[in-house]
Amino acid sequence: MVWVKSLRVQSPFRTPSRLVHNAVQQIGNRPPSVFEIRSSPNKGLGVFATKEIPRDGLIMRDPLVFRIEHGEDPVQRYLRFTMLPGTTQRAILGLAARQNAKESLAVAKKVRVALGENDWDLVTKIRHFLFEDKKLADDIAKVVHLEDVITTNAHGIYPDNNSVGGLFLNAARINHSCIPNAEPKLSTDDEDKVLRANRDIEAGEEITASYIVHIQPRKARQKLLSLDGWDFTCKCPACDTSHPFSHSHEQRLQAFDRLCLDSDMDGKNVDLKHGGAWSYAALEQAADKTQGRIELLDGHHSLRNFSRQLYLRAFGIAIAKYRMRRLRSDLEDTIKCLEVVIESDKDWYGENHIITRHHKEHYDRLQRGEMSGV
Ligand SMILES: C[S@@+](CC[C@H](N)C(=O)[O-])C[C@H]1O[C@@H](n2cnc3c(N)ncnc32)[C@H](O)[C@@H]1O
Repeated sequence: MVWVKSLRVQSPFRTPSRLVHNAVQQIGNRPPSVFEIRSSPNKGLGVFATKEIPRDGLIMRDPLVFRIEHGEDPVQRYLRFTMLPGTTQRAILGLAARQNAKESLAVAKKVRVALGENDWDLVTKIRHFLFEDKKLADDIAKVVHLEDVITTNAHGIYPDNNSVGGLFLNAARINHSCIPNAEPKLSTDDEDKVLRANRDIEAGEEITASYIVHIQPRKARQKLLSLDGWDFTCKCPACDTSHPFSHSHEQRLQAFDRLCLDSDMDGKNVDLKHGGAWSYAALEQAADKTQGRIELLDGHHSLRNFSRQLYLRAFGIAIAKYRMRRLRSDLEDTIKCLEVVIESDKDWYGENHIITRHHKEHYDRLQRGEMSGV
């Protein structure tokens, strides 16, 4: 048993009682009130709305059941997994697993090295303690299965930078769409996965989220979904070229891409605060292009969230313009952009986060007509 203790020291649960509590809560929960999990054509299981959910409405608050640590090898991870309650282990192993034989084989090789070739002592201990001395091949298959489940289902944890991600039993059933109707809320004080609607959702509709940065044309998205470990062909309306919606959405994303390539400010390290080497006319042009990009994103519910960075950019450009000419209209633009940025700060980080507070201070100073420190 000594080795188990030392393994715990190497890779402890940060809050074991909470994780166990979460898992028990999850398993013993009443049926969720706004969604159900059922079959989704061509995609295995999926999550469906059982009643209307308004835009911004809460879809789920799903507890973390297993944390994925940085730098942990698959065997260590499996050992930690076996310390979860049996019901949670079974629920996790029942999640969808990757079908990519090549990748599974690569993991199996890694596991074999960890189990067999480097440390015979560890093999013996694992076989006796965890696997009741079954064949090594069985042991490897179990570890590989867990890795496959993790690759297919893990979600990011915000704002935790120490973990790679985590498993959430309900959120794991959410299928991908390049035009998702749900988004994770990032500013949670705890580790629950909180999802909410980014548009009104009707009863019976499938709830989808995006597994990738979907603000790119179809070809680029499909490459990510097929090669980036996801290994599936996306069947969402934006990817299905026979769907009437697919063409207009593709045009929007291509127009966005073109404006990015066109934008004079991109890729150059411009000190916007002081206008850098930019003339007022060049700043005006950059402001127009940024505005064009914002309009393209704000025009679709699934892209709106990406416009935050552009509002920040527009804010920087407006300030640079104001510094040059002190025009009231530029100051008004600055204030308008900052209002949007602060609203999204609250969403992303929360009301009291240092970034939200920092932007609010700027805002108050600008309202008072003070430019120092802005
Ligand atoms: C996190 S799981 C989602 C839940 C899964 N459908 C299930 O049955 O548990 C991810 C897997 O679902 C399938 N999937 C998700 N979104 C899809 C999509 N847009 N098109 C096709 N398959 C999809 C893929 O097999 C993918 O590896």
